[in-house]
Amino acid sequence: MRRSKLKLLSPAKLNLFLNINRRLDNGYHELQSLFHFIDFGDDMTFEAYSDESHFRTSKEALKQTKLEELDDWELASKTAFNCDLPELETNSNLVFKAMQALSRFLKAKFGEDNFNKKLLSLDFIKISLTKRLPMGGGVGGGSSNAATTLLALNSLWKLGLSLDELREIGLKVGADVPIFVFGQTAIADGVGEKLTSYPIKEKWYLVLTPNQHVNTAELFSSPHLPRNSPKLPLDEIKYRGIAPQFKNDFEKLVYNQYPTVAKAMDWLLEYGPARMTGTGACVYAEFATQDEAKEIYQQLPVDLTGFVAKGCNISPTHQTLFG
Ligand SMILES: C[C@](O)(CO)[C@H](O)COP(=O)(O)OP(=O)(O)OC[C@H]1O[C@@H](n2ccc(N)nc2=O)[C@H](O)[C@@H]1O
Ligand SMILES: Nc1ncnc2c1ncn2[C@@H]1O[C@H](COP(=O)(O)OP(=O)(O)OP(=O)(O)O)[C@@H](O)[C@H]1O
Repeated sequence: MRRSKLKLLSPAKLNLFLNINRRLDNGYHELQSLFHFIDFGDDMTFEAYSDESHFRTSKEALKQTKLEELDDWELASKTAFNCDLPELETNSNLVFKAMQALSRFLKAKFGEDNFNKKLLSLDFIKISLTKRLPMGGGVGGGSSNAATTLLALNSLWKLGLSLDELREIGLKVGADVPIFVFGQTAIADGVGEKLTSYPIKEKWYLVLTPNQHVNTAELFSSPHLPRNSPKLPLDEIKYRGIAPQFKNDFEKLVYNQYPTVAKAMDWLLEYGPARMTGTGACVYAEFATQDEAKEIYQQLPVDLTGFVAKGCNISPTHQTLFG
C-alpha cells in the first residue's frame, strides 16, 4: 500500500564567483565561492510503501551488478532506484553514496542494534530520477541528487536528523553536497562546507550547456590552475552581478582547454558579461527579466544548447519541503 509521495526538483547551482585560496595537505583545495540556485533541475520522486511486494530492492539490484563490496548499504535494502539513464543505475550513483553515508551516520549515532531495529520499521521507498542537468557541467547535478535524497529520506522515514547533521553526512559524499542540503544562497569557505547565508537580488539566467564533460578532479590537479587568490572579507563582498572582481579561477584554464566551452562563452560575451560555473562546462549570463533572457536564448545558433531559469535564494527542494 502506498503511504505517501514526494515530488522534488533537484536543482542546479551556479557559482557566481569562485576563488581558489590554497591547496590543502589532503589534496583538496580551500575555496571561496558564492553559490546560487536556479529553478531548473532533475526530477526526483520518492514513493513510500508499507510493503515491498511491488519491487526488487536496490540492494538486490546492486548485488547483481557485482560492482563493489556492499558494506554499509543497509538502507538500499529499503529502496528501489530507477533512472531514465540506465548508465546511472549503479552503486557509484551519488544517490546510493548518500544512502551509504546515511547508514554509516545512523549506525554511529544510534548504535548497530538500534539501527537494525529501526531498519525493520522503515517504509519501502521507490526513488525515481529523471536527469535534465548536464553531467560534468559544473551545475552540481549529482551533488544535488545526493542532497535531495538525504532531505527526502529524512522526511519520509522521520529520522529526525537536523540540517547540520545532514550537511555533515553530505560532505562525506562530495564537497558540493552540503550547499544543496543548506538550501540557501550562500558564500562557501573551506572545501565548500562552511556556509554563510548571502541572499542576493534574484535574477534570470541564460545557461549554455556545451556538450562537454569536464572532469573536476583532473582540473583541480592541473599545474596551470591559479591557487592563491586572496580570501575576500565577508563584509566586503557586495555582489551586484557579473563583474571582473567576481571571477572564477577555473575559467581561463577551461576556456583554453575546451574549444566547445570557449565557443559558448564567446557567443554569450557578444551580448554582455558572462561567467563559467564551477569547473565548467556550463557558462551563463544574467538578466533582470525573463523576457530579456528569452530574447537572447531565441537567437542561439543550432549548434549551441541552453536554457533560461530563474535564480532562487531558497532552493526549490527546500521550497517544497519547508514551504
Ligand atoms: C568546483 C566545485 O564544483 C565548486 O562548486 C566543487 O568544489 C567541486 O565539488 P564536487 O564535484 O562535489 O567535488 P568532490 O566530488 O568532492 O571532489 C572531486 C575532486 O575535486 C577535487 N576537489 C574538490 C573540492 C575541493 N574543494 N577541492 C578539491 O581539490 C578533489 O580532487 C576531489 O577528488
Ligand atoms: N546522480 C547523479 N547524477 C549525475 N551524475 C552522477 C550521479 N551520480 C554520479 N554521477 C557521476 O558524477 C559525474 C559528474 O556529474 P555531476 O552532474 O555531478 O557534475 P558537475 O555538475 O560537474 O558537478 P560539480 O559541479 O559538483 O563538479 C557524472 O559523470 C557521473 O559519472
